[in-house]
Amino acid sequence: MNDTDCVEVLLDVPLQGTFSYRPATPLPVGIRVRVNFGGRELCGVVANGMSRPAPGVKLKPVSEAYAALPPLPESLLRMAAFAARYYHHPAGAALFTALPTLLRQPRDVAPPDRRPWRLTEAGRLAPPPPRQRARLALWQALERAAQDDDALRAVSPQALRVLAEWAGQGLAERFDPPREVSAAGDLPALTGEQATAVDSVAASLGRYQAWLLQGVTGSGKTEVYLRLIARVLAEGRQALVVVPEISLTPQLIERFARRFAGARIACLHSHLADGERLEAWVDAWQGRADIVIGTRLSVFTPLPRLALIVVDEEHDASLKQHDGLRYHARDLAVWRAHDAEVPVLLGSATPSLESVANADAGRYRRLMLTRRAHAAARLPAVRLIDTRRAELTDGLSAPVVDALAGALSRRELSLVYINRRGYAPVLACPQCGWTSGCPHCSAKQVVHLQSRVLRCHHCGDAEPLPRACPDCGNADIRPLGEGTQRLEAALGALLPKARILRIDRDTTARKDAWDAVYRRVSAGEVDILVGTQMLAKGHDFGALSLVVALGCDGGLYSADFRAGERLFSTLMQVAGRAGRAGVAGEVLVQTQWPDHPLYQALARHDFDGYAETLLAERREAGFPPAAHQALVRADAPDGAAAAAFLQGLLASVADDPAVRVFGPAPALMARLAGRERAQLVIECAERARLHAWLSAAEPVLARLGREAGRALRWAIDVDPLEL
Ligand SMILES: Nc1ncnc2c1ncn2[C@@H]1O[C@H](COP(=O)(O)OP(=O)(O)OP(=O)(O)O)[C@@H](O)[C@H]1O
Ligand SMILES: [Zn+2]
Repeated sequence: MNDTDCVEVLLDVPLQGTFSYRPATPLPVGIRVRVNFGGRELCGVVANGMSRPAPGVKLKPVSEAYAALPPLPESLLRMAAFAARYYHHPAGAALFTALPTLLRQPRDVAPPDRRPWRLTEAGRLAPPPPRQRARLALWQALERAAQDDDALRAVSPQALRVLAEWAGQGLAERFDPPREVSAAGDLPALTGEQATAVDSVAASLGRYQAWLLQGVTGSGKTEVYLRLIARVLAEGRQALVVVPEISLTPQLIERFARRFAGARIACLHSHLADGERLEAWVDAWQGRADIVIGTRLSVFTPLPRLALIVVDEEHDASLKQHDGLRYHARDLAVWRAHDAEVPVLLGSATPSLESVANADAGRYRRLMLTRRAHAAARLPAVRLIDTRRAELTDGLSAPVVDALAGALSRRELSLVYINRRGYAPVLACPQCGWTSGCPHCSAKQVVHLQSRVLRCHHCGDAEPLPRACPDCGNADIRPLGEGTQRLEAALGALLPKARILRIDRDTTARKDAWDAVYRRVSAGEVDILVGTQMLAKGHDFGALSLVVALGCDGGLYSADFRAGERLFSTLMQVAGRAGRAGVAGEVLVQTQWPDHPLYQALARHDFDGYAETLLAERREAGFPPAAHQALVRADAPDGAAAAAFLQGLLASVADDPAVRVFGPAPALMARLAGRERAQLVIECAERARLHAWLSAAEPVLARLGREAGRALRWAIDVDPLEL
């Protein structure tokens, strides 16, 4: 090797491009290295082959090349490079987002090797002499059958040292035992629609095709995934299943594990310990895992034998990352499927308007499940309760209380949905008009009665519940409106016999909380579930017959143009929890606007009709998916600084008549955790021109950002979901 050769290294730094270093020996693409950058030792990844630096340039050496794991696969580097380009994020930072935490750090790591040991041919022919009793016992154990570390340590405490020695001499080795992967249990006979869906997607295995599986709640979408994955596993290939919520993974994993006895399922989400996550990731990468199930970050998991990608609940906003690399796991899944030449199946009862538009345009192919899978199950009847005419007790109307009492007397499970946790959304003084505003955010502090605090749900700041109005001293201050805690208390008072279980972020913070919920529900220990939209997501509570939705009207007239879409989809999903098994279901919605088209469509279970209405509105207004959108966000303690920064950007980027730029204007949440937030909204009918504008903006942003100093933070958000 010529000592003037160099490699390009990707680093986890907020700077564009790669950095050149001089390696001691030639290095393969994808290998992790340690390098010195600005006086710090950082982990880097070699981005491309050896090249020649410009003459006269002095390069730092690569400090160390890590060898405990093979180089990262090129498919992963390609995907990270695409994400960096598409989301206008530094390439190194994008790649490091895709890696498990332990692989981002400057040290050589590999997960423990848990594969079993066996004797090689040579090993079988070379039994240790009888006087080496421990060695002979080990040899005999392995002669009988392959063994894992624990079993061998039980034979001799020295086992692993001896085996390492034998491995060095070619007498023993670790190996991947062959797996018998077969679908187990009694499989339900597929409905005609399910069978069509399975056959259609199966026919596309081996090439790229995006499928939108639009199936009403309880129509058996998961069964479709399972049948397809069975085919993939039968061919010795791998499947990736992306779900929006950690709370959904245990239920799903259990269902998959029951179906595919013998298959290795790797589970990936952000609640795993670093070591666990590395192990699952490497298992998938090394082809040892057959199925990967995980939240959005799992979309990056390397899979050498990938044959199918499933994105469940593809409409869910938590598939999009809201900081750093602001990627959407669904969109990256589609890109990845294309790159790997495999089909991708996007499933939802209420697809995003983006996916509906893609299906309408023929980019995705649509599969419909219009009926519930259980022969006896029907979609629930929806009743709209006009709260302008009803008297409310703690936010509950008489028909709602009656319906809950009826379900209770029939021993049926009910669900009460309200999308606010805490006791009441605000504390107010009726005398002087004071309300519990958060000092750091443009939001109210929420009353939490049990912990006796006012807490901001945006910045987390809390203070003790005041006994009197801080402004006028009035002792008669009141919680206004209802949250889950208040409903729990009110229902307890109205229906003293009911066993009530509250489910919100406060009650499910513990890791095993969802397990307990399912245990109690299936043991028949719960009559009424009270909770937030957590309850809406894909859960199957079996015998649930009544769903009540409260406090939804805010979504009808919000400044966020997606609020209506989100409300409609949440209500369809919550309503879909009812009547899934044999019991007939009913849904009661309390509203001041019973004639609103959204509620009318809900009552008809008419997703397609209302989606068409919303799409027409978006076309009219030029909003996504009818146009492409990006934000440049800036925040600083001082609002004027954030606005001036964005103004500076506008002044330096050339106008494109096809690109509309709005702002600088305050974000919907104008103040968060003591920082003022401003943004530019950039819209264009052509994606390429939007990206050209952003590409031109990037270097300007980098320069202005340096000039503005540390107090100012900025970010580009492509296809933003929050304004
Ligand atoms: N072909 C079938 N015959 C009988 N029962 C079925 C069939 N397919 C699925 N089921 C059952 O129907 C119920 C709903 O199925 P599943 O959970 O797959 O629906 P889903 O479409 O994913 O629902 P959601 O979108 O509401 O979460 C489950 O209990 C499942 O076991
Ligand atoms: Zn706050």
